[in-house]
Formats: sequence, C-alpha cells, structure tokens
Amino acid sequence: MTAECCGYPISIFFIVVNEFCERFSYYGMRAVLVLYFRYFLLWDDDLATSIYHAFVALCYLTPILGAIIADSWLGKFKTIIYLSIVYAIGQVTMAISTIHDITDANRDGTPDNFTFHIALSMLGLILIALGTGGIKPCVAAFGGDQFQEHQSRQLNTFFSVFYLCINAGSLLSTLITPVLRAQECGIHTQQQCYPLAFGVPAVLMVISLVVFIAGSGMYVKTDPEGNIMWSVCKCIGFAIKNRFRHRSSSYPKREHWMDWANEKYDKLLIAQIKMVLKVLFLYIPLPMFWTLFDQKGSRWTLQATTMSGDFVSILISTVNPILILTLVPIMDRLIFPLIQKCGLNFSPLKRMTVGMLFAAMAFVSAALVQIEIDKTLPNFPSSSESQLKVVNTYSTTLNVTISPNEHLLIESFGVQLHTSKHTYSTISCMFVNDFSLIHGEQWCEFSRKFGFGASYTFLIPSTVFSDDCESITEVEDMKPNSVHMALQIPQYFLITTGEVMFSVTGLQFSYSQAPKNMKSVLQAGWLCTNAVGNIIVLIVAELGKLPKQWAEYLLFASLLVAVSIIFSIMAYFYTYIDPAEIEAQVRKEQGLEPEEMEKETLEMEEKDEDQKNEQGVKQTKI
Ligand SMILES: CC(C)C[C@H](NC(=O)CN)C(=O)O
Repeated sequence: MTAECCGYPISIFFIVVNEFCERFSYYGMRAVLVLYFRYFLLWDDDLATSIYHAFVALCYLTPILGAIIADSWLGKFKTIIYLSIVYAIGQVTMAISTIHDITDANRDGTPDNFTFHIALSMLGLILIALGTGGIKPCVAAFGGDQFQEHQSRQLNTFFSVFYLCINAGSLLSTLITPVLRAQECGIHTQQQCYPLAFGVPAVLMVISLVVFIAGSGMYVKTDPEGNIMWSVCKCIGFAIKNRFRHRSSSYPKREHWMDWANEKYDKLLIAQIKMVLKVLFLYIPLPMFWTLFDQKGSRWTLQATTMSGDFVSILISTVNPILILTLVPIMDRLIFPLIQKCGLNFSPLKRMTVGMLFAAMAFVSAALVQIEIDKTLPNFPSSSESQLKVVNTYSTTLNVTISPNEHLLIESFGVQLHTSKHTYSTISCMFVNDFSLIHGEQWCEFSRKFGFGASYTFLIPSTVFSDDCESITEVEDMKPNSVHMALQIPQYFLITTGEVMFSVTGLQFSYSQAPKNMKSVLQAGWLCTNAVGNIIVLIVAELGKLPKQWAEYLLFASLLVAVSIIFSIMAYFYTYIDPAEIEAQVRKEQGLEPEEMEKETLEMEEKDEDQKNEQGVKQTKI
C-alpha cells in the first residue's frame, strides 16, 4: 500500500518536481545553445541551425534506447537514476566547454583553441541527448506506475499536471537563461557569461536527480521481465516465418497473423504484442501533427520577423508554455467535464482527432495573417529582374530609358560615406533609434524610431556640413512592417489548444493501452512520432517551398485535415482495452497463477464504472 495524500500517491510529488527541474535544465540549455554556437564558437547561421536541429532530433530518437534498457534490463527506477547521472555529467561538460578562459592563453577575450571547446561541447550534447531522451519515456511511465487500478481519474490528472510541470520548467528557464548569458563574467577578461547560462541548467539537473532519489522509499517499482524487446522481435519474426511457411490455402486461417506464433511462444506474450502493435499502427498518421506543430519555431518565427512589434523573441519562446499553463486547467476542469455532462463521449482518440483539427485551423489562421503581411511587403525583383533607383536632384524633369540587356550593380557596405569613390552605402541595423552623420566636430543627428523592416535613403547635398542639416532629404524606400505581431496570437492559441487535446491525451493513451511490461516502450513509440514529425519538417524545408508562403500554410492545413480523417477512421475501428484484464484472461486460459489472478479479478471488480466511461473504455478480447 502506498502513502497517499488527497487520493494521490505521495511519491508522484517527487516525480513531478523531478520533471520540472529536468525540463528547466533541458529548455534552459536549448535557449542559449544556438547563441553559443553562433557567438562563442563563431559558427555561421547554417552550421549553428543544422547542429541544433540534429541535437533536438537525437533527443527524440534516444527514448527508444531508454525504454529498451528500462523494460528489458534495469527497470524504470534504475534507468532514470543512471541516465540522469549521464545527463548531469553532460550538462556539466557543456558548461565547462563554455569557459573561454580555459584556452585563452593570450587573454584577448576569445578562446585560442576552438577544437577543445567544440569537442567538449559535442561530448556534452551527446551525453545530454542520451540522458534526456533516455529518461523521457521512463519518467512518465514510472509516474503512471505509482497509481493503483481504482485511481484512473487521478492518473489522468497526473498526466495533465506532469504536462504543466514540463511547460512551467520550460517557461521559466527560457526567460532566465538568456538573461544569465547577458551578464559579464570571466577570470582574465569579462565576456558574456555562457558558463552561468549553461551552469544553472546543470545545477537544476543535479537537483532533479537528488529530488528523484529522495523519493526512493516511496515508489512502486516494477521489475523488468527479462529481455522483453528481444523476445518481442523473435516472436514477431517467428509469426511471419510460420505464416509464410503455411501460405497454402489448405491451412486454416487464424484470427490474427500473430497467432502464427502460437506453436512456439507464450500466449501472454503474443497477446501483449498484439496490444502494442495495435497502438503503434494507430500512431502511423500522428507525425503529421508534429510536422505542423514544430513549425512554430521555424516558419512562424520567420513570419514574426516581417511583422511589427518589439517583443519577437520573448513572444515566440514563451507564448506556448504560457498558453499551456492556462489551457490545461481550463480543459481539465471546465471543458472536458462540460462535454461529459452534455452526454457526449469525448474519448481519448476523439480528443486527439479534434486536436489535429485545431492545429490545421492554426495553419489556416497563419495563412490569413500571411496574406495580410504580403499586402504590405515591397515587391522585390525576382531572379530574372533587376531593380534600379534613380534619384533626380537636377533642376528639371528627366526621361529614363532602360536597355534591357545591361546590368547595373552598385554594391558598397559600411558606414563610411566617401564623397568621390563610393557615394552609396547600405547599413542594416537592429533597433535603430539614432542616426548621426559625423564630420570632424560637425554632425547632424536624426533621433527617432526607424520602423522594423523599413529601408531609408538619405540624400546628402554637397552643402550639408557647412550649415544646415535640414537640406538632407530622407526617402522611405520600403515601408516599415505594419501588420502587428498580436495577429499571431490566434494561431498560437489554436495550436496550443490542439497540443493540449492531442499531446496530453496521447501521453495518457500511450500509458493506459500498454501492457505492464511495455509501458516505457509505448511511451518511446509516442515520442518517436515527434521525432519523425521533425524529420518531415527538415525534408520539406530542404525540398523547397511553394512560391507563396500562405499557400504552403494552407497545404499543410489540408494535409493535416486529410490525415485526421484517416486517423478518425482508424480510431473508429480501435477498441479500447484494459491490458491488465486481458493479461489476466490469458493467464486464466493458461491456468496460471491462480492467486495472482484472483487478486487482479478483485481489483477489476472494484473499478469504478464511471471512471471507465470517462475514458471511453470498451472491454474486448484481443
Ligand atoms: C510533447 C512534446 C513532444 C514534448 C514536450 N513539449 C511541450 O510540452 C511543449 N509545449 C516536452 O516534454 O518537452
């Protein structure tokens, strides 16, 4: 019997605090990673972005490794401890790699041996990816293991609170670590304080581990049942081979193709594999949701840069966790109970389908915003056109004729305007508020806010420095961005509503439909849908874009609607199961473990029928 508080096992307190600290550590480090690549290692934008995406993809591929270790070998508890140690070592390694003084022998403020810093940071990132991905499927499943059969309502609330902790950790760290980076620190020279920005996440990871260990005495720990993954693979392999051997129509058909493993494998294992395969089959369309969801960080960010408003980076990095923190309680406490009161069965798979439709609507909203933005954007010359600007300061009107075969290229960048050699200069700056022309002691100052996205030309007559700055003419070549960033809020709201319906439910569903010894494996399968979604984004980005961005948004929205229709058909044919009940049934048929079975039957009878309905459970025999 586990210690309880308000109907919840006390042990889950340690698990949710552990998750909060771990997510703080992960997202905090991620928030400054590209900046570290760009401004510390001095990589270019392309290399920095590629390595960043490769790292994120690795973090969502390693869960399968963690799940195999947990379900087949160490059990969830030990896997979480060992991989958290690897994770913490990775974070510390990463933080050390950012200390510029280590290799700054000439004390000029920049590291002298970049190879050392690159090698150390790559080692750190690999350890972090192994740790964070490895523990990810285990922590959620381990949290679920703390609940007993009669606590299914509390189990659902746990997954919501778990998701809240993920986003609370992510929100705080995304706000804090960039501020830490902006501090100055160093032994020989003062530089931007990357060691602090990476060091705090490392400390949080150590705290996360300590909190998890502190709960040791209270956890329900399930032992792994041997090398389950290897047995699963062998069993599937045998079923396929056996089916092929008996392909002639003279052999009687079997109810399920996995039944061809009956000759050699335990019925219980076959039943468990059937449960897992059914859920994995259902996962096939799911990456499409993540394909749209993860474009928040790419296409939508770029969209924001063509809009007006000064809070781009803060808005982009915090709007999703803030909305999650608001929407999860509203959905859990208000919307879902209300739907249930209306007598509608809003089962998990229906919620996930509706979540997908919300994400599709978010992209329609993004397309509408894009159409508004496009109206305000200047017409840039295409790859087969040139653009000429002729400034006429002559006293009379001139006619301009253009010979189509001649190309004119004026190119000069910099801040010095020479009177004879270069008379034209382009300067691109962020946050331009002041613009001064300095010539010895004399100067002209233009002090006002220059709009984002705008382009200005200043025409300086030869007389300017002798007396008046008034004679300088300012021409607005391109208007500043005028569509306000607040217009993006509906799309963020819609996609986050979709996330709450899709992702929180998917997390619960993956746990509830998995047999006891494969809970982590199904969690890993669920996380893999995210990895595949990210890979699709990379491929689509590589394959190029439609000529109009709004058309691309609408294409993605239509694709997701099509996928959600397919998913809803698959979901219609899916029968919710109670894995524990099926396992007990199989054992009964095999005449095994009567005492164990009696206990399970009793527990099942005790189950609250209402709670079952809430989950849309239809019992079935697999
Ligand atoms: C469910 C995601 C794959 C991962 C999740 N992210 C969020 O909750 C973002 N809102 C996480 O565990 O970090």
